[in-house]
Amino acid sequence: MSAPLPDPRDRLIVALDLASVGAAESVVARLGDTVSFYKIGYELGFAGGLGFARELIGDGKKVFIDFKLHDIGNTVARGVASLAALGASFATVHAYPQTMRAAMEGKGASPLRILAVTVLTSYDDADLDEAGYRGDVASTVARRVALAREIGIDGIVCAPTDAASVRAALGAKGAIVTPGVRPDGAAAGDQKRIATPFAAIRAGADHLVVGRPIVASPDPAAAARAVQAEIARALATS
Ligand SMILES: O=C(O)c1cc(=O)[nH]c(=O)n1[C@@H]1O[C@H](COP(=O)(O)O)[C@@H](O)[C@H]1O
Repeated sequence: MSAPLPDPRDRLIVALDLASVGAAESVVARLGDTVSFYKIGYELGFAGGLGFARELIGDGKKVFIDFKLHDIGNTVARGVASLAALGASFATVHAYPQTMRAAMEGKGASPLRILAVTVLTSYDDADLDEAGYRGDVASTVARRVALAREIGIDGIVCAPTDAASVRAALGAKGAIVTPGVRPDGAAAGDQKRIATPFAAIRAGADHLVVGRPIVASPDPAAAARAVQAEIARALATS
């Protein structure tokens, strides 16, 4: 059976990569009802962001905690249990078998969905080679998705340029979440494997993670609405 389709508004996840809770509160206030799903990673998480996550959840928003866990199984399972108790909707782990198994065990019966990060969107073949991996990006992503599927992971984080092959390998069950999304003309920054919101959805992504093109925009709400309009256009032509 395939996973239920996400609510259209939940397809855009805004990465609150900001240095303080005050800065995050101000962006969230400007985005208002436009955005329903937020991601909190290292920068905000290590600056009081977990308390802010609780507030967002209390206000009816969905929260993705992105700490990309990778440690011994016991530590991962217990960390994930704490994220489940927080009420997070998504959490990331690196796509190593012990780590993925521990995370799936740690979430217990909670609705938290565990996403396995395959190969970071800032990596290309040369970066993997430099880090000592034998395979290129495509073969490493394929291997990790196969392992994740075997373990029964809830979802995959991958580049939008990998989404079509990931969907084919993952099957219909399992969410595909793609960062590395750049509207036409937006600066890539440190991202190497990117696509537009339209292309990412057409390639099979369920959720798009967008940070700087929205939070660093002079008008974050207009930037978010533009991404949502592209998502809607891509869904209408799928
Ligand atoms: O797990 C993630 O969300 C993630 C995985 C990945 O491969 N690449 C990636 O960029 N991300 C996150 O997605 C967000 C992208 O932000 P922008 O590049 O500003 O849109 C950041 O918060 C990253 O931490």
